[in-house]
Amino acid sequence: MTDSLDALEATIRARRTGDPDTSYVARLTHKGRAKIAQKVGEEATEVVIAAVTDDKPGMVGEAADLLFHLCVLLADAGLSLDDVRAELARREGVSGIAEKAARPA
Ligand SMILES: N=c1c2ncn([C@@H]3O[C@H](COP(=O)(O)OP(=O)(O)OP(=O)(O)O)[C@@H](O)[C@H]3O)c2ncn1[C@@H]1O[C@H](COP(=O)(O)O)[C@@H](O)[C@H]1O
Repeated sequence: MTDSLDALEATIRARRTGDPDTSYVARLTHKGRAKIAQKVGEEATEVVIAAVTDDKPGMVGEAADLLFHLCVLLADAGLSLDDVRAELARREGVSGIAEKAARPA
């Protein structure tokens, strides 16, 4: 089943090499990895600001911006949402508390 993130990922892959005059994905990709990563950081900060001010509609909008820019960054690195899903599946059932306690000193 294709969800909205899968559809977004497919669109981003298709637009990466598009026309920077008409495609934001192409324009941002053209600016390079560092600029894409900077946008992810900015959008994450905006999620944090919305969260601490309890701006729920803002959180939804900023979270969408963050996920979108994260997908652009993953695509630029040749990574996919399935790579992230696989890592989350690997962690499934492993408590974060137990995992941290088992880390080498
Ligand atoms: N989901 C999004 C999406 N979310 C946010 N944005 C854009 O992300 C940009 C973020 O705005 P900012 O002001 O933070 O960034 P900026 O204008 O680059 O400013 P600077 O940081 O460079 O100064 C805006 O232009 C938003 O419109 C998105 N642009 C595209 N998509 C999806 O990607 C698809 C392909 O888009 P295009 O590549 O533009 O065809 C679209 O159909 C959508 O599904």
